[in-house]
Amino acid sequence: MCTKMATTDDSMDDDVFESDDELRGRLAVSQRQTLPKTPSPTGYRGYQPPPEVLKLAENDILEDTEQKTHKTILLGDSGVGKTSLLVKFDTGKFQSGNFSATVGIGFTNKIVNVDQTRIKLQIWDTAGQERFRSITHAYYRDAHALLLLYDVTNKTSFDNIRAWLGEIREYAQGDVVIMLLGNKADCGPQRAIRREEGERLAREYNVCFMETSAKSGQNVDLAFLAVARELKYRQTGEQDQNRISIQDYTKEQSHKSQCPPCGS
Ligand SMILES: Nc1nc2c(ncn2[C@@H]2O[C@H](COP(=O)(O)OP(=O)(O)OP(=O)(O)O)[C@@H](O)[C@H]2O)c(=O)[nH]1
Repeated sequence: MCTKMATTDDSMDDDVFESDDELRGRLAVSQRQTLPKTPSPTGYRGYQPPPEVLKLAENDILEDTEQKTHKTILLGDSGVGKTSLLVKFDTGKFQSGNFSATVGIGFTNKIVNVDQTRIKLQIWDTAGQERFRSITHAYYRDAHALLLLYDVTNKTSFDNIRAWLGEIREYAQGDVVIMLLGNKADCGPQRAIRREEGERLAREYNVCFMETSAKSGQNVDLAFLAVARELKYRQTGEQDQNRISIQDYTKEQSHKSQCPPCGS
C-alpha cells in the first residue's frame, strides 16, 4: 500500500544509544522522562547483523576496528520511507502496514564491499517530523554522507527537498556526499512526481539521484553502494574506474535512475 497512515508512535527505546554513551547523555535521558517505552523500528535491543556481515567482521576484526567509519544519515520528511529503506538494506525485508513515526535517532552499522575494500557505513535513521529537527541538526556536522529522501507519491515531501538542502548547507560539512532518493517508486498510480523532476532537481543542486523502492527493493542496495563508492574514492583520492559503469548499471537496471558525478 502506498497510502501513508498518519498514526504516530511518540516513543523511543533508549536501546539505540547503548553503544554510544555520548548520545545517551545528550538525548535519551530527556526522552525517557517524557515518552513511553516502545522501540523505534530501527532501535531494537535484539539486533543482529545478517550472517554475511558477521562473517566479514569475524574474518578481520582488527582491520574493521581500525577502519574508518563513515557516518551516513537518512533525511527527509516524515513518512517518505527512511526507516523502511534502512530496514530493507539491513534485513532485506519490507514491513508494510501501520506507519509508526521514528522518534529521535538511531543507527545501524553495515559493511559494504567496494572493489575489495570494506567500507564501514554507520547509517543513522532520523525522525522526519519537524519537532525533532533540532535534535537531528546536531548530527549533520560530522556526517560523511546524507541520503535525502522524498516520496514520489507526496508532492509536499518533494517540495520540501529545497528546504532540506538549505538545512544541509547550513549544518553539514561542505564536502558531504549527498544522494537524493525518490522513494516509493513502486507506487505507479499514485505517483505525483515524475522521475525527470527528481533528476532536474538533483542536477540543479549537483547531487546524485536515484529512484528507490523499499518495498520492491529497487535500487536500495545500489544507493548505499554508490554512497560507499564515493566515500571510498574520496578517502583514498584514487580515481574510481567503475564510476561510469555504475551509473550505466543504474540506468539499465531500472530505467528509472540517474547518478551524475557527485560534487563535480
Ligand atoms: N509502497 C511503498 N511504501 C513504502 C515504501 N517505503 C516506505 N513505505 C511505507 O511508508 C510508510 C512510512 O515509512 P517509514 O519508513 O516509517 O517512513 P519514515 O521516513 O521513516 O518516517 P519518520 O520515521 O516519521 O521520519 C510506511 O507505511 C511504509 O510501509 C516504498 O518504497 N513503497
